Amino acid sequence: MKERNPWHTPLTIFIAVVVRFSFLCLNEINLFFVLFCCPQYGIVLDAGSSHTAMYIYEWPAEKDNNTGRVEQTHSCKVKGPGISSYASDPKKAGQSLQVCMKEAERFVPSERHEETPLYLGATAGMRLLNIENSTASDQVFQAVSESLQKSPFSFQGARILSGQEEGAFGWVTVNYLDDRLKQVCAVDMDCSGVTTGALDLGGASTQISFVSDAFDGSESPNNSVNFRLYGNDYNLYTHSFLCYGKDQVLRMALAHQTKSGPGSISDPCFHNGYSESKNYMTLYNSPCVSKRKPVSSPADFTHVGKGNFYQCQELVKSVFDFTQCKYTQCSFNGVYQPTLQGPFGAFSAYYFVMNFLNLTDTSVPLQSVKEALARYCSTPWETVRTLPHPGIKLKYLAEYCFSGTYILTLLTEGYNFTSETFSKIRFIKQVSSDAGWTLGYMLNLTNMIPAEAPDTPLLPHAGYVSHVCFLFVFYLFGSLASPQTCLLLCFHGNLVPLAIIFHSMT
Ligand SMILES: O=c1[nH]cnc2c1ncn2[C@@H]1O[C@H](COP(=O)(O)OP(=O)(O)O)[C@@H](O)[C@H]1O
Ligand SMILES: [Ca+2]
Repeated sequence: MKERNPWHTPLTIFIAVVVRFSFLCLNEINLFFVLFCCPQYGIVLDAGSSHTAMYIYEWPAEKDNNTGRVEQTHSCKVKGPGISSYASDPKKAGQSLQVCMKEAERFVPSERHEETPLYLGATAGMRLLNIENSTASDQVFQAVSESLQKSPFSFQGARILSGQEEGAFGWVTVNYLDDRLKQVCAVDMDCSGVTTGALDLGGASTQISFVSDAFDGSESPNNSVNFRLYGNDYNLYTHSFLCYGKDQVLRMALAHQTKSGPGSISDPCFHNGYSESKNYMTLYNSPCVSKRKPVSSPADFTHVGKGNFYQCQELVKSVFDFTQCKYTQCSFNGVYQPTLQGPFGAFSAYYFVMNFLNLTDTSVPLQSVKEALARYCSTPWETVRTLPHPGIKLKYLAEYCFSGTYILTLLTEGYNFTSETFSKIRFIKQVSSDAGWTLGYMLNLTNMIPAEAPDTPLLPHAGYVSHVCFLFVFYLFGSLASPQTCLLLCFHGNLVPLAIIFHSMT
């Protein structure tokens, strides 16, 4: 006769079942917390040529694959100019970040500070400073790094992004926000049609990035970036034009008008009645124009506006070189560009300017957009200046005619958008998070976008609740039925040590 197992008593079975339920509960509570509580954070500082902005991102702390949605929860604009403007006093560049960093300490829960990665990426302003004076650029980085190391976050370094990275991460952001990346693509199917191109206009550089059927990277490998995201391969065309941000193009346009060193210029890109004294040294103090400085000129010149869009357009065209192209086709300055494809999201200064001018509706024909801008440019400065524009700096106000003209000229003459393709552009500021390279940069550095599509989708809330209820009932009835079923259920769970306790019962 089989000897009775001494562990096989109602009390031990009861204890085992209770212990099993406790572990099950802990497991489920853990899953619950992972899904709905205790999010993770990441901080990115965008050190642009005109200013620095800090973005805080938040996402659910998910266990196995990083598929949780990343959202921007807070942003902070650093007071003062971009870090490249502190070349003569680098310490101040570090100090300038402190107010926003203190703000970050309040927005990220203190228990998460230590594990929150903090990145600083600098763009074209620092690229230009690095060309002009690499020692000064190093000193600025030293100062900002020292300042950020003092924060309680996990500082991961400050560096200059290449133009290619800036363009590519802007594209990742736009497509992540549009939810374009997770679309399932059959084997051998071309997924390029389903992504959105990215147009980023900064103060010192501008980027264009898109996926095109006509582009395989062979004609111009420098413009090619390959991604594998969620199981899809993307061959991205991207180019960054240094000096073609709107502030540097304004310098180039002024340099064009002042090349003979006159005491006064009559500028079609500024409103009639506008008149300001400007300094030659300040104007030519940038590698984008420094070589063109007139040999003899007075210290200052008077910048007078005459408000003529069509003449302004001609002036702006003079900053582009359309004479050389060694490829099958080019945008400008001899840079290869494949045929435009797909919808485009235009952000940063594209949005600020077109939004101010009330020209973000691209279903309006391009010709009408130009006519509206021509009317705006011919408005006298006195009228523009005195109209109520709450919170808009006078400097921006004076420049919107120029900036709008530059945007339309860059898009149509530079990138070859036609009346038809212009309607495929969306001017965007935000789609739950700000459009810009920062989100894409952080997604990449935290490995948040897997190369392969996740096997199982994240349980939605309703799915999670029904999962817990089902398991509870299943375990309860199963365990009551027999100790053997209870053992099986232990193996089904992930608690092997508990299964060992049951071993002696069988
Ligand atoms: O409210 C606004 N109106 C017009 N332009 C703006 C406004 N806010 C920012 N900008 C412009 O957007 C551009 C942002 O460029 P950023 O500082 O990112 O330079 P980068 O990307 O070339 O390094 C600058 O030209 C800045 O003047
Ligand atoms: Ca920028």
